[in-house]
Amino acid sequence: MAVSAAALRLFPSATRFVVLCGPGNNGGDGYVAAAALAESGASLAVFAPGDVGKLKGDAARARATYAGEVHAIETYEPRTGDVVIDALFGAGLVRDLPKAVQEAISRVDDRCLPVIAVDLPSGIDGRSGAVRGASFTATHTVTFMAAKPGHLLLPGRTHCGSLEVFDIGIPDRLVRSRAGDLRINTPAVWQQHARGLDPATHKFKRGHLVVFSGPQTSTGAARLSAMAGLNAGAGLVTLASPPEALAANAAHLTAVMLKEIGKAGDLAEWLKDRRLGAFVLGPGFGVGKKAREFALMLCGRALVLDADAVTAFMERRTELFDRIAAEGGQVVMTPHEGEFARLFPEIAADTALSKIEKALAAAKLSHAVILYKGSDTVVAAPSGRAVVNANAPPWLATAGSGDVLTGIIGAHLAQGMPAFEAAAAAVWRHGEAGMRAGRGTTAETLVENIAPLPE
Ligand SMILES: NC(=O)C1=CN([C@@H]2O[C@H](COP(=O)(O)OP(=O)(O)OC[C@H]3O[C@@H](n4cnc5c(N)ncnc54)[C@H](O)[C@@H]3O)[C@@H](O)[C@H]2O)[C@@H](O)CC1
Ligand SMILES: Nc1ncnc2c1ncn2[C@@H]1O[C@H](COP(=O)(O)OP(=O)(O)O)[C@@H](O)[C@H]1O
Ligand SMILES: [K+]
Repeated sequence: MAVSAAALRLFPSATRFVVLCGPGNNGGDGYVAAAALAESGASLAVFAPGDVGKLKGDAARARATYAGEVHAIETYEPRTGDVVIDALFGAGLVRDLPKAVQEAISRVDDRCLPVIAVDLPSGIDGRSGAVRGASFTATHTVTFMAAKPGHLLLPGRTHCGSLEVFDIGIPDRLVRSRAGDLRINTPAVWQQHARGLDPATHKFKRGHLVVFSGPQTSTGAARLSAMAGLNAGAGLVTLASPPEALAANAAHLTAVMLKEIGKAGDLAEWLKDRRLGAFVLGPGFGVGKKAREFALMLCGRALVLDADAVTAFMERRTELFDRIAAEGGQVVMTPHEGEFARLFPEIAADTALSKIEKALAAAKLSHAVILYKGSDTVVAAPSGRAVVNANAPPWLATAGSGDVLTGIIGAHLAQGMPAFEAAAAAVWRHGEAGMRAGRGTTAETLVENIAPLPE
């Protein structure tokens, strides 16, 4: 009923609704939608692959509700004015689409006909978002009870069009038990950790964030993180700079403080100050021994390892992972696809795993919260919790945007948020900042558009 209502609402001037019904319950949904459309008086045709007489159970019962004829899918000739309702395969898809279905998709694509997908565009794997052989690209998708990973993960998301989640009455406790520890990244996931400001607060209570600067010619990335950290709500931010970069940094900083930290010895001394609440290491820092030394010294604190600090452990990851496990700090790592493949090559190469499963495997192995970036960013914790983000506009793909994200995570950690919530909330705020900043955004305008944490 929801599918037929969407079809009539979205395409009131369709000359014909073409319902394509598959061999299982997704096809069953299609027959029910076809019966409803027929009752509404719409012009209609139904096509199916294989032998409709072989339908079983619910799907056979659903077939019986539609009184009209069912034609072989091979005979479907798309016409201008057709609106296709794709009820071929949904949650039960287990291998590449059959040839007759792939050919029908290609005929519909050639005519650029609008498609409404039932549950998932046929061909999209609901668990991973992968395309199995071919897939419809829908204008609108009607799914039931909850969005599935394949609606959010790439490339699935780009095939769904607008997504409608329709409540068909399955009790929430059952939906939740199936979802396990996986959620869409919304404020509900982390809001209880986003406390409002106490009138009696002071800057140290709001958290002191430290960002490490790179050498003289690569200081900008760390400054972006530092500015983002301050705008995101850290009470104080200090840029820790090697001596040769002090002048370059000083020339560009006002509210952010500057401290000379050259060697590991300087850092060890400074770390005695327990008010230093959180640390960001990596943006523009340089890949090498110093990055590893500093990272290992910080594993017991609240720490974001980004960019160069992730790459620096490419061939020595065990040292890092063991230290994180031993020291038990709040550690977040923020790899993009390239960095992820450098640190977790065997996980990245496993094509059977979805992006969510990859992030979870990496979190387990590293004992850190993994924020696996992209337009479908996944945040995963060693405990098995994960969120998929869905509010990031594509113009976040701009140089320095990741450095801004890192700074926001740092601010959350400095304020005492646990690593998983700090990372998830930061990804969400980064997406919101991108929306506020608009299409032409640069990393600088992104920083200016970080809105207060919703309370
Ligand atoms: N409680 C439920 O299970 C509900 C299911 N519903 C619908 O039922 C769908 C799932 O139904 P099914 O589990 O029957 O699965 P599908 O209808 O998605 O697939 C049907 C069957 O096709 C076969 N198949 C899978 N991949 C194939 C391929 N590449 N080539 C040829 N055959 C293939 C499999 O045996 C599979 O069971 C959902 O997507 C949704 O549309 C909804 O009606 C809501 C309630
Ligand atoms: N197409 C996209 N849609 C939405 N967000 C994106 C897209 N591409 C990249 N991003 C986001 O932009 C940021 C880029 O970070 P990163 O790759 O580290 O770049 P940089 O090193 O230049 O800062 C990440 O948060 C990533 O999730
Ligand atoms: K479908």
